[in-house]
Amino acid sequence: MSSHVSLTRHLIEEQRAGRINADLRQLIAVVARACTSISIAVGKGALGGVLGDAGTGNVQGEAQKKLDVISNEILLEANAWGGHLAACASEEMEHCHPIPDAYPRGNYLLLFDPLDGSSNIDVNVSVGTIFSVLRCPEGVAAPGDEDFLQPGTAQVAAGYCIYGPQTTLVLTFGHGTHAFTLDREQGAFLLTREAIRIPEETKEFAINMSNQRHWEAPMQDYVRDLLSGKEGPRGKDFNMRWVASMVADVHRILTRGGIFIYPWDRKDPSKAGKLRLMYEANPMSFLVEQAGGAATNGRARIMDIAPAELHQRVPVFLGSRAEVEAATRYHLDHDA
Ligand SMILES: O=P(O)(O)OC[C@H]1O[C@](O)(COP(=O)(O)O)[C@@H](O)[C@@H]1O
Ligand SMILES: [Mg+2]
Ligand SMILES: [Mg+2]
Repeated sequence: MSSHVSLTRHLIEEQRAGRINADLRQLIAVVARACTSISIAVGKGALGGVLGDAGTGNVQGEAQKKLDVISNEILLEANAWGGHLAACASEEMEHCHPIPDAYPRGNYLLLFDPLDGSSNIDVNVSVGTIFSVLRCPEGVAAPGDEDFLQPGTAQVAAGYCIYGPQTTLVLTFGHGTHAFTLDREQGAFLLTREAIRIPEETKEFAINMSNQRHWEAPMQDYVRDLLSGKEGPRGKDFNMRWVASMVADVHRILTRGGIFIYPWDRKDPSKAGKLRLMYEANPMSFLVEQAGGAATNGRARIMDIAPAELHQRVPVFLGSRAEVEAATRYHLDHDA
């Protein structure tokens, strides 16, 4: 018998403490079950015939992997019957998907990136599911995309599930960030890290350096100063990591600190950034802030951004508080 508290028990305790209601508890339990199914599908790899391209594209013009499509279907199917949702929205669907009239409908909106880090699927490197929960605005019977356009501060829950050497679900309801590891024999998520704290300072940064020539001036200055190490203005040597799965990079930061950056760049100036605000940046920002870290778009807090579109993109700077503040300062000083 494990001494770890199960996710089920943790959710019941959160409800008893008045921090969540029964609907939100059951919604998260459904999402966790869907993540367990996705973890099984990911784990089958070549044996399950799930690797490779689906041969289709999503609304962002990105080629979909088979597992992007499978994960999206698992999440949709699991949540259709839950009775706690009014609608879902996903990276893989152009518009939101209201719960059909024939099914029980609830008061929450769920957004997800069903499989983050798709480029890593076929090479057996960690990928994950990212999700965000909002309230459906009052009086809305059939939600549309516009009902999802709420700032990150309106999130009632956020989390991700990373499918790596371990499958780990990381969750917040706005009262700290907690991690639950999947016990594969029991099929249950067990609490393995409570009230995670990200170290305030760091010597590790995560960025795709191949884009350097496309960055704006303050980004160039900031990274140049990191790379100049002990002899430079920052006075310390920095190490670098880049998994190219946001879930894996953020998981490392929640484990030992660091800064993750996906800045705006000139490759496609019409795009505000690469990462999506509603189902990547906002949920990760909520988790990171709840662990004592910070998240900005280089200039302002991500969770304060008023979204204009479901698939809106945003530059992302998140992680150890002092380092995110330093990177943000380079941009603000440059603007001034
Ligand atoms: O290949 P790049 O440009 O370094 O991008 C890596 C980034 O793209 C993403 O894979 C985007 O996520 P998707 O796989 O969900 O499209 C992030 O996880 C990651 O941080
Ligand atoms: Mg993603
Ligand atoms: Mg994805």
